[in-house]
Amino acid sequence: MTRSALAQLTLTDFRSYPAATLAPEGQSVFLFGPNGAGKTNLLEAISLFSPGRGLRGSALAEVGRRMPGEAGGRAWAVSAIVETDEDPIQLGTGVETPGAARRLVRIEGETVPPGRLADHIRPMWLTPAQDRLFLEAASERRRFFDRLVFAGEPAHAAHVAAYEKAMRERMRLLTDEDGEPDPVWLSALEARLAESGALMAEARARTLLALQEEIDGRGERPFPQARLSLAGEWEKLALSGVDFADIEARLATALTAARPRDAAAGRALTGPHRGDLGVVHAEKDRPAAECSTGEQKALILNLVLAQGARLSRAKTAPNPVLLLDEVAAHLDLHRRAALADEIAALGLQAFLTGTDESLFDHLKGRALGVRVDSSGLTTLEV
Ligand SMILES: Nc1ncnc2c1ncn2[C@@H]1O[C@H](COP(=O)(O)OP(=O)(O)OP(=O)(O)O)[C@@H](O)[C@H]1O
Repeated sequence: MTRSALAQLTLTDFRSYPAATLAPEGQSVFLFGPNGAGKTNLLEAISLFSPGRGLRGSALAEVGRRMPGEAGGRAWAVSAIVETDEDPIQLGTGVETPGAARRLVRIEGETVPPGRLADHIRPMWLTPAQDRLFLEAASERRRFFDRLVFAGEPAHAAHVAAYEKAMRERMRLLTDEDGEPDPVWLSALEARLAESGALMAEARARTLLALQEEIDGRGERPFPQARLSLAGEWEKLALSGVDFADIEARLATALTAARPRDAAAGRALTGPHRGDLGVVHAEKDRPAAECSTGEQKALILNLVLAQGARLSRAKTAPNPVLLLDEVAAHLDLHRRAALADEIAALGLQAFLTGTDESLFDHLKGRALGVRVDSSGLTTLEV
């Protein structure tokens, strides 16, 4: 494993913080304090050290600090020092002008593509927004699962982005009212879709098999065991061992055949953007959607922990950083203790939030406690 952990986090004009510094020095951290104090804002800041919109999925303009009555957010910055086996690395992200369309990412002061962050830090998160994951549309589960895939295989993010871009362009052509679309252009887009789509399906299938193996291999734990499946046609091909070139060719053929149907529907009806993640509570033999709220949360947590465990053993990847927003409150005492033990046993760096300090009793002595309230961040004496 490549050792990496967050040593320091600094926020400037980010959400509710004019300026704040948190210094975990590589340890796990539990953040507690009243509603609205700014605990999730800190987790969100860390989540922005991955490509995309972070754990709230917010637009850039929303995260810059805004006083009541101010229309737009200010320019903002988040910086971090990551400890590694060698020298510490300085990461930064933010916007230099209010209303900027893109956030800049810097590593050691040099502007780089956001994908490069995965060389140094891999945030994974679980938030209250995922409480309804099994009751919502497939797109939410796909997004959640894709983030687990990214954490292990950062190239997956680029494949998903390339796929979505080509899919939008193809639909624009197919629904263009000014005459017949150019078939050469359509074929070129479909070739791009087939390539990135087959790569996506394969990465999802690889991750699913690895997660299932991890979950099965760690049997006796107080988190409900899960049986995982992928419902999409293309992922199923990948799971059944069909090779990449074959999936790519079949997807290209299916897309070409689907042109009239897709044009009439106004959306693409086949492809890995239609896939879904299935989760069954193994002991109860019940789909997750039929489980209790606490059981559903524990099932999702088990998936995130399984991916965290895999990545913490990976030889070439940086360690994952787990962001667990209001997770402890959903767990009974037994599972809270187990979560604390698991984080410690896996050597994972986790950031947890909750309103009450007592939710984190099991982490005391093993993680840094930080009170978040109107006077700012106060680190508990050990
Ligand atoms: N752009 C912004 N500028 C200034 N303040 C903001 C901005 N965005 C959010 N806030 C403020 O941040 C606070 C929310 O912080 P956060 O969600 O981190 O709270 P929390 O401690 O996690 O609370 P809870 O326990 O309720 O989940 C709110 O008071 C909100 O008004």
